[in-house]
Amino acid sequence: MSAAPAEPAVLLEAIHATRVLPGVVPVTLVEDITLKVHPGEFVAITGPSGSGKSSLMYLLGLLDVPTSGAIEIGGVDTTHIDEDARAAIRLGSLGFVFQFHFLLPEFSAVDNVMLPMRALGAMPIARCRERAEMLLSQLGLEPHMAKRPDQLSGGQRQRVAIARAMANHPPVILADEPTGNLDTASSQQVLSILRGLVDEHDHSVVVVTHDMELAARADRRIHIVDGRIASDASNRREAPAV
Ligand SMILES: Nc1ncnc2c1ncn2[C@@H]1O[C@H](COP(=O)(O)OP(=O)(O)OP(=O)(O)O)[C@@H](O)[C@H]1O
Repeated sequence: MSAAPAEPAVLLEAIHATRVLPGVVPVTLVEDITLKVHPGEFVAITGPSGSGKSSLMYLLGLLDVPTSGAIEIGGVDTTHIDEDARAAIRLGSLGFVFQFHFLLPEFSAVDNVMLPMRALGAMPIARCRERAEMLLSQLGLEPHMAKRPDQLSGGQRQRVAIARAMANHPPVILADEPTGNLDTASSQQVLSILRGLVDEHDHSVVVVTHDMELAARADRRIHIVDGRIASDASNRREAPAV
């Protein structure tokens, strides 16, 4: 007798997650969000402005905590743990790319990419530097490693931010409008790199975007309306049965 196929592993999961900002008039940012991100998935989160996409990203990235429901990373509930424990999970399991790169202005590209590795403290500094240089080279930034962010173009800065997100080889990389601030050519390049993170580098990627081309290149698209999931559908065409 053959066993039932195993459920694919889940890297990141929101379970009925709701976030309400308290106040005289409470504001519901997202409501009853349930989703799973599996290994090797590229998920796009789309929706109108103000629908709650960034709020959801903050919850998935453990930068905010749901008022009810839970966020699990690798099967571990992150909702009822202290901030230090959440920060440790963030550092080891998640990488972040934002619309505005948030690189440290006084640090070179290579020093910026080394930061998460040095914070994790798992490797000697020389190995951190070696890995940072390797990641920057892979992203076509070999000639720019010693430059500070203000000496780089927008697209180059975003590639440094992607290298930094990859630094600790987190299973999941979260990107919030990563092409929002870029010209078409740089957007295309960042889009291809994000796709490559999934296809060639073994990361799962969740990206908030208004960019329909980016959303179309994802494996799956989750559409948010008024803080709730309106649809969650695969972009992949199933192979026809033979
Ligand atoms: N600190 C806050 N106080 C009050 N309302 C807030 C706060 N933060 C977010 N909101 C509201 O919550 C809703 C969701 O915001 P969010 O930034 O998550 O939307 P979004 O889909 O990412 O928008 P955009 O595409 O414009 O970036 C919006 O209506 C926003 O005005």
